[in-house]
Formats: sequence, structure tokens, C-alpha cells
Amino acid sequence: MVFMAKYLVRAFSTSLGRHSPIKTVAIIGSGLMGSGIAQVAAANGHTVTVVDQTDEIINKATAAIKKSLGRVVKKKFPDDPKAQQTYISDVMSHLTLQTDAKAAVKSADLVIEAIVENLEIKRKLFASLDKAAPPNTIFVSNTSSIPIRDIATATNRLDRFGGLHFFNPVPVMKLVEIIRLPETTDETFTALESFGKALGKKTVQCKDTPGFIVNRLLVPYMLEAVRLVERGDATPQDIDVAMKLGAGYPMGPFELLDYVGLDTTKFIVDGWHQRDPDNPLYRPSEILNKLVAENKLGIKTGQGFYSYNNK
Ligand SMILES: CCCCCCCCCCCCC[C@H](O)CC(=O)SCCNC(=O)CCNC(=O)[C@H](O)C(C)(C)COP(=O)(O)OP(=O)(O)OC[C@H]1O[C@@H](n2cnc3c(N)ncnc32)[C@H](O)[C@@H]1OP(=O)(O)O
Ligand SMILES: NC(=O)c1ccc[n+]([C@@H]2O[C@H](COP(=O)([O-])OP(=O)(O)OC[C@H]3O[C@@H](n4cnc5c(N)ncnc54)[C@H](O)[C@@H]3O)[C@@H](O)[C@H]2O)c1
Repeated sequence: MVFMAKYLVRAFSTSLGRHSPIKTVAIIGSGLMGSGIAQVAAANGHTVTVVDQTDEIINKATAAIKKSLGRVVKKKFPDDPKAQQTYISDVMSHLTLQTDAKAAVKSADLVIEAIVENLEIKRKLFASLDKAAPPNTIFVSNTSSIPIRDIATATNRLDRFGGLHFFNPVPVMKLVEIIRLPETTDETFTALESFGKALGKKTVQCKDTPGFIVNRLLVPYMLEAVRLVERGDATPQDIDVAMKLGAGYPMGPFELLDYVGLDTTKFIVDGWHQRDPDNPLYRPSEILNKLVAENKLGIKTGQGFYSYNNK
């Protein structure tokens, strides 16, 4: 009986995914998140165009996607280099990377924004995409920390606007949060839900509340970790060991900050401080500001709280 129920749930979710109305996807931003989302969307049969600012950035993103696919195929087709190569070529054939955002959105069912965590830059982008995309195209932001409404009001399509919050690394992390505005229609929400499922993710729904679900709980934890170091109570190394071995986290908070990117982290904290200036938890961090000023942004630049130059 339990087996039958599980079978039916699985069959239903798979069929939801297969009937996703979203086939063609434009992703703006090809960094950590944009490239990961693009990879997973292409691997699940979507036609994907990824946009970034320069050819140099696009080339880096292409290399990152191929590297990540290399890890996927080793698991999927162990000891079969031909099948590995065929899979990578097939996924790459669903992907185009380029620099023209307006052209990319012209035939897109869904536009996913994954650019720098800055409200004004996101609003400017969406205002221009709103004019270029067909009226039925759904827009979402992958923002970690900015209210979706603040971004969405740059457009005239609040009914076809939402948040799709993916987690890093996208090919591995199983969750997508779907953020719904009061204006987001049921049709838009259902399309986003079936898109998430088509990508093999578990979806959860949340209102447009600060941090949504995961970051509402994760950000204060990470902030407290930084405050422990600032007070001289413990080192980043010991805190990381403690949280991995004592709390079972796959990464300690400082390893995770380096993984997320300290530039993105600073944008998140500064934004929350601006929105809630009296909350002492969000006050600027000297340690973080110094690392960012020195371009020590974590794994992406080879140095953050830890050094990655020999890895
Ligand atoms: C005052 C200032 C204070 C600042 C505080 C403010 C804080 C703000 C920070 C909030 C940031 C929010 C960001 C965002 O909005 C939300 C997020 O995304 S939060 C991040 C969520 N992610 C995590 O928590 C990741 C935790 N880590 C892990 O799960 C694992 O460590 C790992 C990353 C999966 C790596 O696992 P390991 O075992 O260590 O390493 P392996 O290399 O062996 O990998 C395991 C397994 O995964 C496969 N894999 C890993 N990476 C990729 C990839 N990019 N592509 C494809 N596959 C990948 C790898 O092949 C392994 O597979 P296996 O061999 O096991 O089958
Ligand atoms: N890093 C994470 O762990 C993580 C997790 C979930 C969500 N997010 C969110 O996803 C978004 C992207 O984060 P990221 O870590 O991928 O950042 P990133 O810095 O790795 O990549 C951002 C990319 O956007 C590009 N870009 C900036 N402005 C652009 C524009 N106007 N047009 C086209 N491309 C532009 C940049 O060139 C860069 O390649 C942010 O909103 C962030 O908060 C990040």
C-alpha cells in the first residue's frame, strides 16, 4: 500500500514535470547561479539561452558548465567515456551563451534573472526586458535577499512575476523556493512549480517575506558565526570544525561564505542593514568589508576566509 502510494506520487510529479508549459528559458547572469541553473534546465530538455556582459565572462561560464557536467557524467555513466561525451554534447546542444539580453527574451517562456545582488541594477534590467519580452513570458528573480515586489514593480507584469530561489551548487542542491506575490496568478505559480519539478527539484512555496524560508534562518546563523570571530571568541577554523562535527552541517559557516562568494554576502548584509538599520545583527562587519575591499571574494578569486590557490 505504502509502495503504491509512493509510486503514484512519483508518477504524478514526473507527469507534472513533463507537462511544464515552460520549454524555452532565458537566464540573465552566467555566474555561479546562472550557469548552474542553465546546466540543470538544459539537462532536462529545455532550450536555454544564457546572457552575460562580455564574451570573456561567457567563455568562463561555458567552461564551468562543462566542468560541472564532467562531474555529473562520472556518476551517471561510470567507465563509459563515450556515453559521457554524448551526454555532455547533448546538454550543450540545448544551450546558447551570448551577450544580447533583449534578443534572448524574445522567444522565452521564462526569464530567470541571476545577476548581481543589487536592487537598482535588477530593476533597470527588468524594466528593459519587460519591453522586449512577449506579454505572456514569466519573469522570476533568483535573488537571495531582496524583496521580490521591489524588483517586480519595475515591470508591468506582476501577475507573471515571482521568485525562483535556487541553491548553490544548483546541480547538487535539491530545493527550489517559489516566491509568490499576491498578484502572481495561479497559472504563473503552477507553471513555476512544474518547471521546478521538471528540473528534478523539490519545490516549497513562500510569501515575499525577508529571506524567504532558508535565508531567514541561515543568514542570522552565519552572522552570529562572524560575530563570534569579531569578538575573538573562536577562530573561523574551529567554528567550521564545530558546526560540521557537532551539528552535522556539510560545510562550516566560513567555508560556506567562501563558497557563496563574499561579494554576494556583503550585498546581502548591506541590503538587510539598510532595510533594518536598528538591528545590531546586520551592522556592517569589518572583517567582511576588508576581505571584499582586497578582492578576496572566496573560492571565485582563490582567497577568502581560506586560501584556494593550491587546490
Ligand atoms: C556580517 C557578515 C556576515 C555575513 C553573513 C551573511 C550570510 C549570508 C549568506 C547567505 C547566502 C545565501 C545564498 C543563497 O541565497 C542560498 C544558498 O544557496 S545557501 C548555500 C546552500 N548550499 C550549501 O549549503 C552547500 C553545503 N555544502 C554541500 O552540500 C557540500 O559541501 C557540496 C558543495 C555538495 C560538496 O560536497 P563535498 O562532499 O564536500 O565535495 P565533493 O566534491 O565530493 O562533492 C559531493 C558530490 O557533489 C557533486 N558536486 C559537487 N559540486 C558539483 C557541481 N558544481 N556540479 C556537479 N556536481 C557537483 C560531486 O561530484 C560529488 O558527487 P559524488 O561523487 O558524491 O556522487
Ligand atoms: N552565490 C550563491 O550561493 C547564491 C545562491 C542563491 C541565490 N543567489 C543569488 O543569485 C544571484 C546571482 O548570484 P551569483 O552568486 O551567481 O553571482 P555571480 O557574481 O557569480 O554572477 C553574477 C553574474 O551576473 C552578471 N551580470 C551583472 N549584471 C548583469 C547585467 N546587467 N546583465 C547581464 N549579466 C549581468 C555578472 O557579470 C556575473 O557573471 C544574486 O541575486 C544572488 O543573491 C546566489
